[in-house]
Amino acid sequence: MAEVIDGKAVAADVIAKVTSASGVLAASKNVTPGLAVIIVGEDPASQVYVAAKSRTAKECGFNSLQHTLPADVSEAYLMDLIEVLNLDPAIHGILVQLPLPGHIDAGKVIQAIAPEKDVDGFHFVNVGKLGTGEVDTAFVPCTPAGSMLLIERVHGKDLSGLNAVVVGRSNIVGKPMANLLLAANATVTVAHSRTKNLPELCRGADILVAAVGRPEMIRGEWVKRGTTVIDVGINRVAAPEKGNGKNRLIGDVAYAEAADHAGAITPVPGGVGPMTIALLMANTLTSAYLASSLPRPQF
Ligand SMILES: Nc1nc2c(c(=O)[nH]1)N[C@@H](CN(C=O)c1ccc(C(=O)N[C@@H](CCC(=O)O)C(=O)O)cc1)CN2
Repeated sequence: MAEVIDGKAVAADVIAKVTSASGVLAASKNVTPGLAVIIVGEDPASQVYVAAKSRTAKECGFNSLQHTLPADVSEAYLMDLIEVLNLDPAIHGILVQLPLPGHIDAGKVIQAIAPEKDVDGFHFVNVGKLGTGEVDTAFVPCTPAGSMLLIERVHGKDLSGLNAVVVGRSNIVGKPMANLLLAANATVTVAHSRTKNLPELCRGADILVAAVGRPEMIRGEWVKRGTTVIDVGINRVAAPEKGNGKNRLIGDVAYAEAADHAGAITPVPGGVGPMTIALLMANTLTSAYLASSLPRPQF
């Protein structure tokens, strides 16, 4: 049976380090990290995530400002707000919760954020740094950065000689994840919906990252004995056993089957999800350190 990788515990560890480093910044430079979170509309899952971000930011000793905008807000209004936040020296991190309503061009909005405040790591400057191996000077997207810390707990920092398969090629997870694994010397394959012989490909993985957004798509027999399985999927499905209208979260991996084969596996919930929030705090703190001419803290 696989070791269960406790994302909640590792996230708590990161948050404790961020809180302590935030105290050092306040004492030495009289600076409080400022995080601005923008949410557009009333998507229930986004509301849960944004509330968790604001709550955790406060726990870390940050100033947390939430901008809640109506679903029909204009793109121009959002762009103006980002410009104001870009110019505000008390704000070190700006985050626009995704997804955005269809009438807003998310790409354009993300590129309007100043790269040095882009704590989501989605701006072309940060994407380019990561893609060219400049990991130490980039803001790295929070979910893949958190997943790497979980992988590090199992394999250490150097993944030389290990085959990693990333299933999914999104800009938020799949592509940055592949770049991080490459930067750690893994041999990386990125698979997606058009990939042939996916089960066979997955069976070659020492590290298997599932980020497809399809509930339980990765089956137990796709997992080689001893593989480390990182499940990034968060899928809400009906749970009639819990009562009428209730639901539950499941990953992109069929957990019980995969746990029989894997060496280590992340659960859903309680695996990668909490790491996303923790790494957002780490990125915001890093931004505040850099703005105060201090070296990047390490996590
Ligand atoms: N601007 C961004 N938008 C979105 C991102 C992102 O990184 N930046 N990622 C996702 C959602 N997300 C953060 O925003 C996120 C998802 C899940 C969790 C989490 O802690 N999940 C828990 C379960 C929580 C629940 O009950 O729903 C877990 O897996 O244990 C945190 C953040 C899309 N948008």
